[in-house]
Amino acid sequence: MADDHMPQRSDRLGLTDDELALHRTVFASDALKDMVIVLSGGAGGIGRAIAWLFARLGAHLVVVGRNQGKLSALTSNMTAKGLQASACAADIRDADAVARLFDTVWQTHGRVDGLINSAGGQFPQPAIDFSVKGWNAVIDTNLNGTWYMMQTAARHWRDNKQPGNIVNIVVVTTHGLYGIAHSIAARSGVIGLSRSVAVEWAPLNIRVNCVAPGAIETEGWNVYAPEARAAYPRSNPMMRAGSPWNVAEACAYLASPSGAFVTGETLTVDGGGQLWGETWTTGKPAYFIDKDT
Ligand SMILES: CCCCCCCCC/C=C/C(=O)SCCNC(=O)CCNC(=O)[C@H](O)C(C)(C)COP(=O)(O)OP(=O)(O)OC[C@H]1O[C@@H](n2cnc3c(N)ncnc32)[C@H](O)[C@@H]1OP(=O)(O)O
Ligand SMILES: NC(=O)C1=CN([C@@H]2O[C@H](COP(=O)(O)OP(=O)(O)OC[C@H]3O[C@@H](n4cnc5c(N)ncnc54)[C@H](OP(=O)(O)O)[C@@H]3O)[C@@H](O)[C@H]2O)C=CC1
Repeated sequence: MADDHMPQRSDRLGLTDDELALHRTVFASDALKDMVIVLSGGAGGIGRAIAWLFARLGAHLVVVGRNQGKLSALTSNMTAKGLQASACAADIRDADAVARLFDTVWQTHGRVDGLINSAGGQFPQPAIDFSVKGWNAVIDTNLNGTWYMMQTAARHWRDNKQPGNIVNIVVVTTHGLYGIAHSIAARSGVIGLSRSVAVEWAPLNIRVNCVAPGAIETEGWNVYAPEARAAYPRSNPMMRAGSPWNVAEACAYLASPSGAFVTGETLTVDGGGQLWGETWTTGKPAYFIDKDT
């Protein structure tokens, strides 16, 4: 089977629910049977791919985001296909709302087996121009919000003597992504946190990993200028954007028994972008443009 390719379209970004309902997968249809998975950012471009894949593998998906309408539209489409999904609106930056979210899920299902943190984002701006409010908005969303979700999930697993599994979606922090330094700082924090608690929480039978996507075409790209977006597919040696499905299957690998001996790891899904290529979300400064080539 050839690698999948994103259909070339100019009118929209990412994959539709109809496409996600049918997308081929290498995973067995019962790989996540009866697992209850909490998925933040579940109605986003990458989140929806994770939601569909995981539900098609037998899990019940609890999708989380701030916009109830987007969540309900997704879960209606999923349940119409016979899949198990429910929606819970919450702002991950609100620690009390996160606590209520997990209380509700445990009361409803009596268990949670996995947490995928896909909620996140940033705006492109040269770091020298960040306002205090802008900096805090990105750190609060991507570092603090992710941490509230991780810690709350872990406390329930500890208190219920249940094993657990966390996958945090981050960005590539090591090379090649510029104009979003606030997000690189926040995601580096999440990667460090994950490595640290992977050890602290191993005695609780909780695994903690990250997935670092490269350029993955989703509607999240709409916050970037058209010229920046046009360059993203050329930011890696494969010279194309990845699909949300590539990220979803990486998450399935880590969240299912296939990842049973993997913890504290960051799995990079970027077409080799961390080795070759660069992404300037704010446009490449003239200083770096070699006029002789
Ligand atoms: C090798 C690897 C290859 C890798 C190649 C990868 C390429 C792609 C890179 C990554 C892609 C993705 O992640 S795409 C998917 C992610 N999705 C997104 O990023 C979209 C979501 N973004 C957001 O929602 C926002 O940016 C975020 C700040 C995070 C949260 O929003 P909030 O609603 O809390 O915040 P807002 O109220 O909008 O804004 C709060 C303040 O933030 C500042 N602010 C917000 N937007 C701003 C803007 N455009 N320019 C300046 N400042 C801004 C202002 O100070 C705002 O205050 P006021 O002045 O008072 O308003
Ligand atoms: N697409 C790409 O190229 C890349 C993406 N990533 C990262 O992957 C993750 C998913 O990206 P993608 O799906 O493309 O982005 P989207 O913007 O499509 O989805 C992000 C989702 O996060 C939710 N969200 C944002 N803030 C909050 C909050 N405070 N509380 C709860 N939910 C929130 C949003 O839902 P709502 O608005 O309803 O709250 C939205 O559905 C993000 O962390 C992103 O930065 C990393 C590298 C590359």
